[in-house]
Amino acid sequence: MELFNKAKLIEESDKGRYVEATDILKPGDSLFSENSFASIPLENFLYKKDYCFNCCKYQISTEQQTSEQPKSTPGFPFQCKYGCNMWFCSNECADGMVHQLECSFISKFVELSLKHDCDASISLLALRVVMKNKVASEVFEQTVGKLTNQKSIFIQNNKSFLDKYSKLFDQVYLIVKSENSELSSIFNKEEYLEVVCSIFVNSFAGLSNNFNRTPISNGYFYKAALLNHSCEPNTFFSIQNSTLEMRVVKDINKGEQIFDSYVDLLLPTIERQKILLKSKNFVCDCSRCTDITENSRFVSSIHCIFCKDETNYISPKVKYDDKTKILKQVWSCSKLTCQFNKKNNNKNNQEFLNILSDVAKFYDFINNDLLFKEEKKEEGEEQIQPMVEPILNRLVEYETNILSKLHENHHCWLLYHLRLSKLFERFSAVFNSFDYLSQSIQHYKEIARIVECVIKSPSSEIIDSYYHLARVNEKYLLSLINQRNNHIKQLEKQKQRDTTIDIDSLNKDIKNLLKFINTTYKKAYEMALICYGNFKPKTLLLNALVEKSNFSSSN
Ligand SMILES: C[S@@+](CC[C@H](N)C(=O)[O-])C[C@H]1O[C@@H](n2cnc3c(N)ncnc32)[C@H](O)[C@@H]1O
Repeated sequence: MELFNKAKLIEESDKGRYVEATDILKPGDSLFSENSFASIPLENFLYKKDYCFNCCKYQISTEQQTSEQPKSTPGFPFQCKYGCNMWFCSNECADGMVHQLECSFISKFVELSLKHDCDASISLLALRVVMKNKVASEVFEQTVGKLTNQKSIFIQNNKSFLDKYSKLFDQVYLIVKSENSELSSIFNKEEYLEVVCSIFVNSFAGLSNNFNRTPISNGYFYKAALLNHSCEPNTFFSIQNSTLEMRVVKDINKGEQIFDSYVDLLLPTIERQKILLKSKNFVCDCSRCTDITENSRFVSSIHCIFCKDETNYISPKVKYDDKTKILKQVWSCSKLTCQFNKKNNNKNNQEFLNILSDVAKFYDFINNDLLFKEEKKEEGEEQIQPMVEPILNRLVEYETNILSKLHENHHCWLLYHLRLSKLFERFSAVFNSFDYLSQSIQHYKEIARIVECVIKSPSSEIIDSYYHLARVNEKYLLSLINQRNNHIKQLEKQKQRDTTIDIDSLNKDIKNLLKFINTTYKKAYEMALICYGNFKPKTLLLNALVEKSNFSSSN
């Protein structure tokens, strides 16, 4: 039987395996849908009552999907009766043969993963794959067993990663052997480590269905793992529970290679390359990675320090040194005749080096500053009040001293807008402030602009950024309506009928805003139709929001 509809798997001695279209494919076409060989919730969700430990289904109400503050849910009713304390969505998931085999190892793998700095969800997924291979060896051999595991390359390039899992296995094995010698003969270290490597190279993260894009599960899929990566992908995958669907997002001609993306496409080239090299063992040479402006994205570009012209940027080309196994950046100005390109400025120009060091400091600030940490979410006015002024002052400082020197699409700008959109939204709720809400909207607008510039084809990032932009504008709309209603009440009290101009202009603002909300939800919905198809929760929800805002704007 054919593996794919309208595509075929090709194997060449120099290029390895890849998938090619056998027909014309259009955005929105579903390439395939498949169940995972095995899936597991990510570390943070392992013992949670509302995440099924077997199929990764999670309980989330429609209410929660629209709200940014998840409410508590009752959780799944089935807890493991064999001893591991994990939660399951059904009896079928709780009582499966594979779980019975893995159950007594689970707590040991979790505890020792922590000790050996291993990812508990990878170590448990490997355990599950090994156990499933015992009960479904034929399926294993015909599918995921055929995937590349690249263990020898990991030994060569990233041995410390393999050593951690090797030590973890040794310790679990010793404990198990002392408790029950028969169990220890079920699997061996070689087999376990090969599966760990294969999971590293081939597994796919599933994201939550709400608009926070939280990674929640890790799945091991066969067909999807046959696709190569590009930072200009022509497909998009989404995972619901343990099912993955691969959909076309760009026109694909017959004979063209089909690519998905293994990394966060909002990251600059050097960051994407580092991840691909470390976890997938290759250097990406797609058109985005090899062009210094990243095909006009400018995610790493800084204003040229020599050119008078504001439109010239210094951008990096990422190069891989085969001998040292290190990725480095070589910078040049987009204007060929610029002085920056003539001298040895990459190493010696202090102004340029200071900008690079400021950018590094900014990343550090954004990633580590307590002001942005999630724990601060619950605080009320008294706690936030003293924080507002210093936060704003610091941000103005960063904006003038660092960010103003970078292209408006620079990754630092994106992080800046992401943090500030949420921060101002929180301030606006705590202080009931119109001004903070409108500042928050400006940052959400910039996020949507950058995300659309950087990921040029339909993607969950664009869908979600439009959704958030429309959502905060809905909040603003409510405030405007309240303002108008209060105005009307006051006017009626004072019986002043001649000052209706104010109300007219408010009504006009309300109408325009409604139109904007409607078109923004519509854009998100149209992209969701391509990425998720008709019947996925996100598409259905966006459709409902479009209809609601359409109805309101026509009234
Ligand atoms: C999920 S597999 C993809 C299928 C793989 N080509 C195979 O033969 O099984 C991932 C591996 O494929 C190779 N690969 C994927 N995309 C690549 C690309 N753009 N350039 C070079 N190698 C790539 C890398 O070796 C990577 O570790």
